Amino acid sequence: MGNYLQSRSGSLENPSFLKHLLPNGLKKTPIRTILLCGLNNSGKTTLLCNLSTDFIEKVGEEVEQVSTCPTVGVSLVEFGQRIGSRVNWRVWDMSGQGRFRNLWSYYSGHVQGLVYVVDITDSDRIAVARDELQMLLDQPRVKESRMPILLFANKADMSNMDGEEGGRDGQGQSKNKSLSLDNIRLAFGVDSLSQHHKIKVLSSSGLTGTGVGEGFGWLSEAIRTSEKAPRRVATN
Ligand SMILES: Nc1nc2c(ncn2[C@@H]2O[C@H](COP(=O)(O)OP(=O)(O)OP(=O)(O)O)[C@@H](O)[C@H]2O)c(=O)[nH]1
Ligand SMILES: [Mg+2]
Repeated sequence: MGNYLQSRSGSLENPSFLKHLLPNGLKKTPIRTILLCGLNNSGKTTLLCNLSTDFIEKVGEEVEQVSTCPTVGVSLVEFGQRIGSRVNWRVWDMSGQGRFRNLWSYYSGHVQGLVYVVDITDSDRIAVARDELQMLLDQPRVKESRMPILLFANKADMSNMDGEEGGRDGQGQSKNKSLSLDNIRLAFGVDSLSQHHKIKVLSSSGLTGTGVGEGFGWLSEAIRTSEKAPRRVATN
């Protein structure tokens, strides 16, 4: 019997195979608490509304369009999602309006990861978007924990990469001003940020679902691995 167990598990002291025998209900589902930030109208709430397993499996297909209102202050959204392994998400969906942005820093002290949404058609405000992110990254807790960052280059469905002209989003912005992924990487200094944070830049669309599942899958794993890594001791 011992030999049988050892050959299956490698070691009786570490019977890792047992977890496969436990009913699902006995496994603890990890909770990921994250902050969802970005300028107003970047598409944060739309991304969140569409973030369900069903939706993600339908990437690329025609999906029902959600309509959102500008977020006032902050809204907490919780949902369970299956991305490889089951994860429960607890998301602070922040308002991107100027008068509420000071809330971002406060909430950043209570989360494990950051999703920052940038509207690729909003090139006029790209410097503002970068400065606001930088302010967040200067927060002690964000710095000390080297918080993982998922940066969505959002509204990819409006990209002019395919050379199409025209097309307007809910706010009437035209397609032909959209920024490429390389533009976004440069504007945010992603190479430099990656020295301190795990950071991923992904094209996304809250309307078609592009990139959303992949992004949250990456973030879940990045949080898991950064929590396993040895912590820096705060020195204040
Ligand atoms: N084309 C296109 N439009 C989008 C996309 N995501 C959001 N929108 C539109 O952009 C507008 C703003 O979307 P919201 O999700 O409310 O933006 P938000 O970032 O939550 O805004 P605040 O709550 O004010 O910070 C709406 O008209 C959406 O329909 C997208 O991926 N593609
Ligand atoms: Mg919103």
